Amino acid sequence: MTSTSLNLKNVNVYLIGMMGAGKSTTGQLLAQKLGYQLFDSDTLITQLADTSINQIFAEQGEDAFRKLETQVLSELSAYTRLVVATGGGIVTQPSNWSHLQQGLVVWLDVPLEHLWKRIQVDASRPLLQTERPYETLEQLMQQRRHLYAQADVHTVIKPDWSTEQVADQIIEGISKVIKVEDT
Ligand SMILES: Nc1ncnc2c1ncn2[C@@H]1O[C@H](COP(=O)(O)OP(=O)(O)O)[C@@H](O)[C@H]1O
Ligand SMILES: O=C(O)C1=C[C@@H](OP(=O)(O)O)[C@@H](O)[C@H](O)C1
Repeated sequence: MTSTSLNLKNVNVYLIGMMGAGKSTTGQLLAQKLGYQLFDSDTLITQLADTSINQIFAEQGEDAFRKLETQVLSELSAYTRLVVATGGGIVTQPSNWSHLQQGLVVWLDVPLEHLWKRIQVDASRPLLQTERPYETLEQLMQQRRHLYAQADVHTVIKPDWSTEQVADQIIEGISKVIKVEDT
């Protein structure tokens, strides 16, 4: 399926969801399928700050990170035809929603156990540097679920789905929302 058959009207697609949900990985393929460009907000933040996400959290704290995240999102929202793989916490800042809602927001909803398996492969995420990282992940998910639920499209991801299947499910979800808007 291409952008012409989807008639996305050039709006940006914002992928939201917990860390490890596959926003960056799926975003790449989704962008290709839509004929869009992919941007990863974490990558842009590291370029802007000229240091790693972990260093920003360690040296400047989470608040400073959130300000950079909002700045990057605000700059991206001036463009069109982007898939934006956001950071898991972007939904926590109410002011970010004014940018997100200019586009289509897609929630990649991955069950906790499955998220945990993926995250353990790369244990570097700063918010999980706690004594009980699984419990921290669970708490973050509980705190954020109602925020992710504000998305236009909710894609519940089965553990055995390939990136291709996830991207196709997102496109199917978007096509339903667009049809509803057109009627
Ligand atoms: N559909 C998938 N099937 C299996 N592994 C996946 C899938 N999507 C992402 N992953 C893996 O999960 C991890 C987290 O993915 P990533 O795209 O970095 O998540 P996010 O950007 O949401 O934090 C990576 O190791 C990635 O290879
Ligand atoms: O959930 C969060 O608050 C965060 C998620 C991370 O992005 P990913 O969702 O891409 O891992 C990154 O922005 C930072 O570590 C904070």
